[in-house]
Amino acid sequence: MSGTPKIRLRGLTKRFNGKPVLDGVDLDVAAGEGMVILGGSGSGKSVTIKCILGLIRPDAGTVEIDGRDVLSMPRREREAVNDRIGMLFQNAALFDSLPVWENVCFKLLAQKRITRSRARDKAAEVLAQVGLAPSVGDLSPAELSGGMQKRVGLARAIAAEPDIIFFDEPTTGLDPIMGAVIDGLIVDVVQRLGATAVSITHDMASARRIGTTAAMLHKGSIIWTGPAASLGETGNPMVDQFARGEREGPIQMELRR
Ligand SMILES: Nc1ncnc2c1ncn2[C@@H]1O[C@H](COP(=O)(O)OP(=O)(O)OP(=O)(O)O)[C@@H](O)[C@H]1O
Repeated sequence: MSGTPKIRLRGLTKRFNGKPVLDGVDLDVAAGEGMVILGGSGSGKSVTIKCILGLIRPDAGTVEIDGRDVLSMPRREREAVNDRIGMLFQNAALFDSLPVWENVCFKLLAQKRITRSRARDKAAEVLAQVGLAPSVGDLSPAELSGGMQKRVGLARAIAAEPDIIFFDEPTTGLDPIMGAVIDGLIVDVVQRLGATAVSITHDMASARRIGTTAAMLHKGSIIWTGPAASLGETGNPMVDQFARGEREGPIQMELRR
């Protein structure tokens, strides 16, 4: 990797109740890369992302964003870093009490970076980027289908034009066609912003579509990184078993022990 990575994790360690979840995670994400983190349920994918976002403090290790150690930063500086980060949550996590347009511009409004009337226009602009009509802005999230909620969640993730975006299982709960549509939108918006994307997914078709690079988390560390397009044919028996969803293989054998 040439130049400073956008995100650099070194020796990230986290235990919960004495049980190691992260046990020395090393990972570099280059600027503009689409990194997909794979791993079994409970392998620590969300904990890794939460450590990067500052929602969980690791027991040891470093998190650098643009070459700066974000764990030792004063709170204000850390908040400024987080202002450059967008997040699409698994269940879209929209506020039902607010119309769609306020959801989309929630962060900009909360930080008083935009007036309410400008926010309505901004929301319409961003909704258009995810294929939604301006009239959707006046609906309540409860009135939307799952696919539309994901689009609104995506619009909210990009409204502040972040340079890093996290996607937590973006296609979970969607039919395969809608999943492909959301993936296509993700690729479009990430490219338009020139952003760095980090995604968690169990959906291998989605991983190949939205990822340029994939990393597999297993037993607390990254055991493989490589091109997302090679998933299933990486030559690493654990990664290939996982990507192909095969019952038999080295991972199953470890679980039986
Ligand atoms: N705040 C917490 N307190 C205690 N244990 C936690 C906490 N957060 C996560 N864990 C534990 O850490 C482990 C990893 O959780 P994590 O949510 O990162 O898994 P994951 O890889 O994202 O799984 P999934 O694919 O099922 O979402 C789990 O055993 C979980 O119970």
